[in-house]
Amino acid sequence: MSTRIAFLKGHGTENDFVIVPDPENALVLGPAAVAALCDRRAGIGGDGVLHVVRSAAHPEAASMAAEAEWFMDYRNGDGSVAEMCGNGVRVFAHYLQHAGHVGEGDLAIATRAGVKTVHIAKDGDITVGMGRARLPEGEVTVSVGEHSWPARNVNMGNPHAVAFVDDLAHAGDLYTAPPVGPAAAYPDGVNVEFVVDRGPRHVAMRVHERGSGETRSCGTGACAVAVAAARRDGADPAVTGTPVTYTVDLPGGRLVISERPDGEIEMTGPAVIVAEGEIDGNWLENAAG
Ligand SMILES: N[C@@H](CCC[C@H](N)C(=O)O)C(=O)O
Repeated sequence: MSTRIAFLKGHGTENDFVIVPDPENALVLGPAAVAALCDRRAGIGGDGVLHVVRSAAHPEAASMAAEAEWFMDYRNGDGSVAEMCGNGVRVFAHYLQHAGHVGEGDLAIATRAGVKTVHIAKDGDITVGMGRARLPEGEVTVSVGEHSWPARNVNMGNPHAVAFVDDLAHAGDLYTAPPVGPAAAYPDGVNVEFVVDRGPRHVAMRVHERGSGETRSCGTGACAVAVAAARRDGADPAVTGTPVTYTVDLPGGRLVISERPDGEIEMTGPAVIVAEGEIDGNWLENAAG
């Protein structure tokens, strides 16, 4: 008889994930298996996989085990590994609560971008301490068709290029990754954000994610956008000494991003579990080749 592998499906502002609980890291989840799970026609469907592993059981996270019991082994929908996923951390925390591993309040989650502090509020909203943004020097340019824009290089543990545009429709269908130059600025690829203003400290964005294509939301992308908007608006909290908060609207919902004077960024938004079930182990083995 075929083995059955437990899974859940969840999303954070419609950035959707296949959640695979595997506390002892017993599963072999290679790139082809991840891509098969994320396939929206032949698999379960998702922008990525949240592989839920005890930090102590994963070689990339064992050094964080004393600080954070659980490691978010995040993979993009094409099977590639990414350093960090902001919406993923909220959904991961929500899963831990759903499974009875943690309660409301504070917890720490290990990621490839370090340990993230998370607060699960009574109303279900989840706030993640996303760490500090890095702003590498140098001009970058984003292009789509005949349009091209200067963009801000922002690193939130993973790489982003943030372009302020007149109209989100100018980003086109985003079926393919928009060219970003110079290539040397992003040796490992890049997530690209297109941003318009909606009001004072209120923006809207679309995103093309490395390894997943256009998604309905990107948490690290929203943080990168808030930082880029604050610098553009002359609102650097390190200079003014007061936190700066931006509301970021995405196709899949709203995130609130605050940057404190010490540079620490907090992201608040929802997380939802929509289903749970079992994967046919034979199917996954065959699909993964
Ligand atoms: N959707 C995520 C980001 C996932 C990783 C990204 N595609 C990358 O390759 O860096 C988020 O919510 O931050």
